[in-house]
Amino acid sequence: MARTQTIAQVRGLTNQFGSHVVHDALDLDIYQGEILGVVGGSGTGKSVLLRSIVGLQRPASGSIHIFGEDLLALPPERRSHIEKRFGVLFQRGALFSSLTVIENVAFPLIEQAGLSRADAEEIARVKIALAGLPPNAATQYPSSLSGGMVKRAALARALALDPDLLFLDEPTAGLDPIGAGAFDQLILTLRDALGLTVFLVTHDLDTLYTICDRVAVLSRKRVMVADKLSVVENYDDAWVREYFHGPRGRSAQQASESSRRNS
Ligand SMILES: Nc1ncnc2c1ncn2[C@@H]1O[C@H](COP(=O)(O)OP(=O)(O)OP(=O)(O)O)[C@@H](O)[C@H]1O
Repeated sequence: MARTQTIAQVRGLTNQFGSHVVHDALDLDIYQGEILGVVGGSGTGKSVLLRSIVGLQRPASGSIHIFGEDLLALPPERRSHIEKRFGVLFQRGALFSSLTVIENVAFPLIEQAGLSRADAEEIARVKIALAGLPPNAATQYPSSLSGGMVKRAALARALALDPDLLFLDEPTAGLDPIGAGAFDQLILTLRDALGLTVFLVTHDLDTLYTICDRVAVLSRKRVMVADKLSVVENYDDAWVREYFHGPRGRSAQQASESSRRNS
């Protein structure tokens, strides 16, 4: 995979809530076509970073360039034009509970793209299939779906507007290992088929080992290292050692090596 083209460039990003500084002059690049895993201890600001990039959290300072545009300097209508190229899957799915799956997926197509309900629902059916849901899931409400199906429905909605850049906040959290593995494979397949770039916040070591091209570690209010997993797992830092070389890290690594051998 060519890694040279940078699709997003975050520079000097500072986020704070009152006196609590979450990010202090953080830098990060996202490369075209990659799956970038973002990890770090709890509270290191992974979700806040995602929210800043997608425009839900206004940083105190810094710049965010995406597709060559300086997002924080753009007038709102230009910015929302760029944001239409983002798909976002939030941590808990964030579907509207009073709408069926197809209504949820059609929602951005009607509200943001201005499509008629009939056209929006036709496209929504394609996205529902892309996300690996059976057609009969379309008319169900989120409350009647399993955790894995809710994630897939939320993914279908994130794909509604044909995004170039997909943001996923802990997509496999709460899924059993088989469901999580299947979801990881779905992300990989979609990235390859649709040419997406993926920014993925996760705690899931299996996800890092099976689908991420690079891993960024947040620590001490910055991106401490962002590189291939083989480089990051050997980075000299106490959290990195504990995370990657503790029992869970070792078993994820072994599982990934054995699946590579068997494939
Ligand atoms: N809207 C907010 N108001 C005040 N503080 C906030 C807000 N959003 C996040 N924070 C704080 O910012 C810090 C970073 O939060 P964030 O959710 O980004 O962490 P995280 O790395 O994603 O954590 P986790 O892995 O536990 O999900 C936390 O201390 C959190 O309490």
